[in-house]
Amino acid sequence: MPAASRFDIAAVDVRAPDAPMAFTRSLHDTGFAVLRHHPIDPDLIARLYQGWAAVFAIPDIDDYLFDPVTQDGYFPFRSENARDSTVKDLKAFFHVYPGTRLPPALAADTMALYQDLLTLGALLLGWLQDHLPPAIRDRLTEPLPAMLAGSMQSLFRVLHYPALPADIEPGAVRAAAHEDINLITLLVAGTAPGLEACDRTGIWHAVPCDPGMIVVNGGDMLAVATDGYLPATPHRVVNPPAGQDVARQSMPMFLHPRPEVVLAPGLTAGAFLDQRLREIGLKP
Ligand SMILES: O=C(O)CCC(=O)C(=O)O
Ligand SMILES: [Fe+2]
Repeated sequence: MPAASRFDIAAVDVRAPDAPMAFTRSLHDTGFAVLRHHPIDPDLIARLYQGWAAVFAIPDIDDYLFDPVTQDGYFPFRSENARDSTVKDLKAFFHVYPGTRLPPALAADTMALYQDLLTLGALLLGWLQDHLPPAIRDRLTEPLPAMLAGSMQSLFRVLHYPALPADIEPGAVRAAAHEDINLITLLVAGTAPGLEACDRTGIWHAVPCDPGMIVVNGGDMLAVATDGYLPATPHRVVNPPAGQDVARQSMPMFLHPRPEVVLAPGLTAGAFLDQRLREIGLKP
């Protein structure tokens, strides 16, 4: 098969000796990898999915309406569009940063998962750092894990895709095709299928979504910093097929550098982020 049409998202056993190499190769080849045997407590994930489903179902969630300056809190259904889309996505979400006001019953577990994903993410950035070709590594203004150290910008997003409403606009989907903005994203596997990634020839592939797994993908900041060696692959969440229309939950953690980190000559992470937030309709 020609190399251009191969798209094998590796399932990486985090405990295997070759995990760092296999992870880096998969991120280079596809922009994605899927982690098995990761260290995050499955009971913590199950409790959070259950607890957040209940929160999204009550009108009181409006008390947590997002703050346009700090960008944290609850973003109601149809708040965000993909960069090239005028139609809003069919999703609601809650943005969590350190210090975000949270529903009290969920605060401790949510921040525990935030921290666990941050720790795992720093390990994964270290794997990438160690396995980059030297010419790419030499371009970095600081090592990838150091870009994250002390950053308060990493964003934990609790996503809730309700069962589809009857009145959806033509072309509206759960999440339109987009690339993530950040370094890497750790996505706690969704509660239902739907996530797809696009290969370099434009063909979409379902991303394996076993409930025990964590999906990792590279974002635009990583692509810029590595001159495209670690690409930001477009992905989307498609609507459920007729007859299987259930709500879907997922929990991505977007790992962001400190704002002053220089991604490429003349381009800081802070300036890059501001520009992208305007494009997706989250910042005026
Ligand atoms: O819900 C998912 O599985 C993916 C969500 C996503 O790509 C995002 O929020 O950036
Ligand atoms: Fe995404």
